[in-house]
Amino acid sequence: MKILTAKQTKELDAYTIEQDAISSINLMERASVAFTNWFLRKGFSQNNRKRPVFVFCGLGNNGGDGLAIARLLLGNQYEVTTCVVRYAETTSADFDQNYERLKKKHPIIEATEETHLPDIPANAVVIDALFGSGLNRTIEGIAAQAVKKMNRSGATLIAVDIASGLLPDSLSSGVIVRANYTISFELPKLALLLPHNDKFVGSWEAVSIGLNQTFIDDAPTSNYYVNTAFAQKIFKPRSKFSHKGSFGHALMIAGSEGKMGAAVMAVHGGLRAGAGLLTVHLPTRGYNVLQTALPEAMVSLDAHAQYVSNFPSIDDKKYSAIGIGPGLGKHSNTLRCLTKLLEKAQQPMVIDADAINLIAENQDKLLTNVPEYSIFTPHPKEFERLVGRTSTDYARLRTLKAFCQKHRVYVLLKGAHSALATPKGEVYFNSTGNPGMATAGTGDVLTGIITGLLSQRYTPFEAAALGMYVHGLAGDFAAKAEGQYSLMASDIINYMGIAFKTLENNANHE
Ligand SMILES: NC(=O)C1=CN([C@@H]2O[C@H](COP(=O)(O)OP(=O)(O)OC[C@H]3O[C@@H](n4cnc5c(N)ncnc54)[C@H](OP(=O)(O)O)[C@@H]3O)[C@@H](O)[C@H]2O)[C@@H](O)CC1
Ligand SMILES: [K+]
Repeated sequence: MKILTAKQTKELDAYTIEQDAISSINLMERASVAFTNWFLRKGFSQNNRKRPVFVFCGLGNNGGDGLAIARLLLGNQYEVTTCVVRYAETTSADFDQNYERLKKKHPIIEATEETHLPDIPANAVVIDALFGSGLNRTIEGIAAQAVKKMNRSGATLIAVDIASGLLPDSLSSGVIVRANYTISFELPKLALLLPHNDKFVGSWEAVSIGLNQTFIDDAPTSNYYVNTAFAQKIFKPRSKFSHKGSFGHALMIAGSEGKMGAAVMAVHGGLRAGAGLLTVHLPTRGYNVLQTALPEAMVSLDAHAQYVSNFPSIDDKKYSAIGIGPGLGKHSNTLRCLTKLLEKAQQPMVIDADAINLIAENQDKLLTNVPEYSIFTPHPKEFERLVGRTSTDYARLRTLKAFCQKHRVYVLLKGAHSALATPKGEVYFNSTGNPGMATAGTGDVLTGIITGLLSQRYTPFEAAALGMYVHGLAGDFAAKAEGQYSLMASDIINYMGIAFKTLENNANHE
């Protein structure tokens, strides 16, 4: 799914009106119906009674949506209070039409100063329709006072299209509605996916309003959202004529004294992702634990007991994928080993954890030898070690894209919406996953999954994107069954089968 800019969305809006024989006011009605349907599905009742609804409207089309939504909710027997916040003189044409339609059946509060703003009880549901994608500067005056009043109310806040004050695709400042829910029209907006905006976005959904698909397909963008349909396209169901040789042979180099569990997690992830064969290379002291935990894996033992100091021959292209990093440690001999491996390796590798840290600490020597199209899987701290500190989410995105373009690698930056950047400078945001997954070992599992997929001849992009999606989906299934609180990395592994099965089932239906 594409993520478009506010400017492109405006063009898309106009194109749809022109090409699809729909008037602007009817498109606004479609958007308002889509929002209201979502609202009605949620219900928002308390003790079997509908909660009071307060709608705050601006003067443009976002405000117009608010007025239409107020009318639709009145029709559904909600008790609605509507307030138009008069921060300027001019109004949009579709705002005017919806204003007239609502005014016929319902009093509208006009707020030009703070005392006009209605008091909001804490059990209310507030619909924020002050500003949408047309916001282009900091909110001030009466509109700012309305935002502050909404934020102070303790009520449930729902943003129409986007929280007022939040710019759709650049850094925001000033007062911003702290929405509990955001209902974005048609496509997600970049701002919804960035960690620092979490408190303004809440949980969000994109609802379709039937905007022109041809325009969307042709629109240039470098930002994408990896949803189910996207993962589905990448996923390759197995043929009945396949055998274990068809799914490649992965090599995982991992583990050090005290961190052998990370190797176990990574190997387990790789096997569950369907690697035909998987050899783990680890220090001798990890042998018993690995073979006891995972008899399905083959083991290549290091020359050293406590850390990795060498690696098996990769000359004959025996391994269809190589992953390195989980629990690796940073011993000087491990560094020497990694240096040699990078010199020798001819194929894209999956590089995680201490392998990233070692590369970050020795960039001049190591970075140029990383094979093209390799996949780094850092968490934000590891990424910072690699590229330095950035002050905002937008600056971090720019740095992420530039790093991938410069070094011709993929970077999967882990987080709430993990971001996979490509050598072309594109970013793919993940749709799956939950806060319960921010716990020990989940990253090792992800590295294993991606290595396992890479070994089966998925391209590096496909392996990283599908791996990221499936990892999050398995985590979501685990959280649904067991809750987020005590979720562990091994729960993710346990639900990987179900996660793949959902992709498989859907693929069979197509
Ligand atoms: N996309 C679609 O297909 C559909 C979109 N729809 C809806 O339309 C919404 C976009 O509407 P919109 O373009 O009228 O802009 P909106 O956000 O209402 O702002 C109004 C005006 O306020 C101004 N302004 C800006 N910042 C300001 C500030 N800080 N303080 C004061 N004024 C400020 C600025 O005008 P300016 O003053 O710059 O001339 C701006 O034009 C969109 O979010 C969605 O809800 C659906 O109805 C149908 C399908
Ligand atoms: K809004």
